Amino acid sequence: MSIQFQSIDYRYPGSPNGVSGVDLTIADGEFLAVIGPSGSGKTTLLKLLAGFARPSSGRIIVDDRDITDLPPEKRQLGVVFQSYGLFPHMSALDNVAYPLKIRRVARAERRARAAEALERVGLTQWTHSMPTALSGGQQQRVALARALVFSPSALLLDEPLSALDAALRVEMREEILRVQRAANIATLHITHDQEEALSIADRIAIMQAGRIVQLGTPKDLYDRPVNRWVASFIGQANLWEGRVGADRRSVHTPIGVLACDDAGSHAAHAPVTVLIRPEAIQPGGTAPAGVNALGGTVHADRFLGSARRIDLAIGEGLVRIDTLSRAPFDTVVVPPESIRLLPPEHPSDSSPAP
Ligand SMILES: Nc1ncnc2c1ncn2[C@@H]1O[C@H](COP(=O)(O)OP(=O)(O)OP(=O)(O)O)[C@@H](O)[C@H]1O
Repeated sequence: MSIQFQSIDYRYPGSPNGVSGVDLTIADGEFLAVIGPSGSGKTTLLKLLAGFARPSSGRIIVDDRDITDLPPEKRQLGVVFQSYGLFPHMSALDNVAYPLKIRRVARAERRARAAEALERVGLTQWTHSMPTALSGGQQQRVALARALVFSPSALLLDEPLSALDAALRVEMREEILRVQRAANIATLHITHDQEEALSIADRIAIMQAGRIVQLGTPKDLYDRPVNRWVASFIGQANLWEGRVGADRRSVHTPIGVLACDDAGSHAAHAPVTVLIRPEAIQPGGTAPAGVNALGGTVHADRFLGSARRIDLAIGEGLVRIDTLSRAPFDTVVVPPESIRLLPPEHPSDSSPAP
C-alpha cells in the first residue's frame, strides 16, 4: 500500500509551529526516512499520519483511501516509538498479541500469530519473558513484532533506535530493514541519525522549519544537495562562496581557480556556493602536478581510526580532506567532476565579477 501526504498544513493550537506544504508519497514497500534538526516537524508528520493530529488543510491517502478523518485506531498502522511502549506487566508474547486482542482475534489464533511474529524478529526463546528481563535491543524487537503482527497497511517508526548504544543501533537498523523488507510494507522512519538514514532508506526527506526541503535517494542528497544548508546537514562538506569563471569551465574559490565540470550549467561570473566533499579530494603527495593540483600548509591532522582528517590552508581558504592515506602530504588534487555548484548563499549578489 502506498501513502500520500497531499498539500498538508498543520499548526499546533495557539502556536505558529507545525508543518506546511507537505507533499510526499511513500510507495508500496518503500522505506522512507525523515531527517532534520530538532523542531523541524518530523514527529508532527508522523502524528498526522498516525491520526494523533488532524491537518488544517490537505489530505492523507493510503492506497486510494482517504484516511484524513479516521481516528488512529481505524487507520491500521503499525507504530514503534522511541520508548517502545511495551506493557510492563505482560510477557513478550502477550505484548505482541495485544493488537490482535483488541481486534477480537480468537485467543488460539492470536497466540499463534504472535509467536510467529516473535520468531520473525529472532525472539522465539524469549516468548514468555517480561519486558524488564529483556535488553533494549530485544524490547525494540518486541515492539517491532507488535507493530507488524496485525499486517498493518504501513509501518511508522519514531526514533526507534535512539535509546540504544551505538553498536546496537547499527545491528538493529539492519534488523529493522530486514523485517521491513520481509513484510514489504511502506515505512516512514523518523530519525536524528543521518548515517542511519543514508544506510537503510530507499529515499530520504529532509525537513527544515516545518517544510520538506529535499526528497531523494541517499546518493541524490549526498551528491546533489539542493542548497548549502542541505549540503552541510548531511555529511562533512567544504563549502565556499565563489563565482563561475568567464570560460564557464572553472570556478573562482577562496582556494584558487578550479577546473569544474559543473560550471557549464551556470552563467559566466554567476555567484555560486561551491561544494567539495572531503573524501573526494585526493592527497597529492609532495609534488603536485596537473589539473587542480594545489599546495598548502597543514593546519590540523586528526586520526579518526577508519580515516584521517586533514585541514590544509590553501590560498584564502581551509580545505578539509578525509583520506585513508597515512603518508604525509601538503598538496592535493581536486577532481573537476567532484565539484558541485549550488545556489549562492545570497542570491541577490549577482553583480558581475570585477
Ligand atoms: N504540542 C505542541 N504544541 C505546540 N507546539 C509544538 C507541539 N509539539 C511540537 N511543537 C512544535 O512544532 C514544531 C515541530 O515539532 P516536532 O516535534 O514535529 O519536531 P521534530 O523535528 O520531531 O523535533 P525533535 O527532533 O526534537 O523530536 C517545533 O517547533 C515544536 O516546538
